[in-house]
Amino acid sequence: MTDTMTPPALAIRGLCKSFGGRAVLSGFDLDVAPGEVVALLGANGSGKSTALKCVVGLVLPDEGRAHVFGADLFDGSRSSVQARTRIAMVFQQIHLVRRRSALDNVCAGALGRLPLRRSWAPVAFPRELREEAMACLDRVGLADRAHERIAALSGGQQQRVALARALCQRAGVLLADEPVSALDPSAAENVMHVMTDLARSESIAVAAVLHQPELARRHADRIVGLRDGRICFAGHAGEISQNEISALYIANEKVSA
Ligand SMILES: Nc1ncnc2c1ncn2[C@@H]1O[C@H](COP(=O)(O)OP(=O)(O)OP(=O)(O)O)[C@@H](O)[C@H]1O
Repeated sequence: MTDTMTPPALAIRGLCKSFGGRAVLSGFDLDVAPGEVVALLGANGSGKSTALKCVVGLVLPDEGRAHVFGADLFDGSRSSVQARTRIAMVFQQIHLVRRRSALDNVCAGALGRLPLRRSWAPVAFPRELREEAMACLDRVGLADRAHERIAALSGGQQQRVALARALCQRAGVLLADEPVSALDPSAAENVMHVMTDLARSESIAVAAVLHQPELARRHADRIVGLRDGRICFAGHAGEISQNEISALYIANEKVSA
C-alpha cells in the first residue's frame, strides 16, 4: 500500500497466473499513486512482465483484480475500456514505427481518442495534435529531432520518443517493461531521469520493471521485489537493504540449502 492520502492511480489485488499448471504469479498486489515511481525487481522468470501484461490485457489472469483510477480493468464494462486508454506501456523492444517520423509516432499516442477515420496513413494528423505532440517531444528534449525517422535515432532517443508518445496519449499510468535494459549506462540514466521527471511533473503513476537495482535505488520512490511470482519485499527505495535485493537473484538451490 502507498502511504500517501492520494488514492492509487493503479491498484492490483491478488493477481494469479499459471502457465501449463505452473504458477508464475501468486497473489500479486501493487498500488501506485499518481506521480509515484515503483520499480519491480526480480530474477529472470520471477513474473514481473506477466504482472504488467495482465494489467494491459496481453495476458489473461486466472484470479485477481486491477483498478485504474477506480475503474475495474477486468469487468469488460465501458469504464474498463475507457480506463485502459489511460494506460501506456513502454517496452525494452521499442514499439515505434521505424520508417515514420518521431512526431508521427508521438501523434499515434492519441489515436485512441481520435475519430476512426483519422488512421495512421495517409491522413495527416490534425494541427492541434501535431502541436501537442511537438510539446511532448520538447518535454523529452527531442523537439529538434521531431521530423527525423525513428530509424535514425539512437536507442535512448527512441525510448524518449516512446515516453513522449505516452504523454501524448495523456496516460495516467505508465507501465515500463525493462525500458533501459538495451541502453548503455549513460542513456539508461538519461531515460530514467526523463521518465521519473515526467511521472512527478505530470502526476503519472509509473511501474517499471528494471534489471538494474542501482537505477531502482536512485530513481524509484518504492521498490517491490518479486521471487517466483511472490512479493518478497516492498518499501521505500532507501529502506530496502542490499541483502534483500541480492536475495532476489540467488539461485533457488542456494536459498533452500
Ligand atoms: N505465454 C507464456 N506461456 C508459457 N509460459 C510463459 C508465458 N509467458 C511467460 N511464461 C513463463 O512465466 C514465467 C514468468 O515470466 P515473466 O516474463 O513474467 O518473467 P520476468 O520476471 O519478466 O522475467 P525476465 O526478467 O526474464 O523478463 C517464466 O518462466 C516464463 O517462461
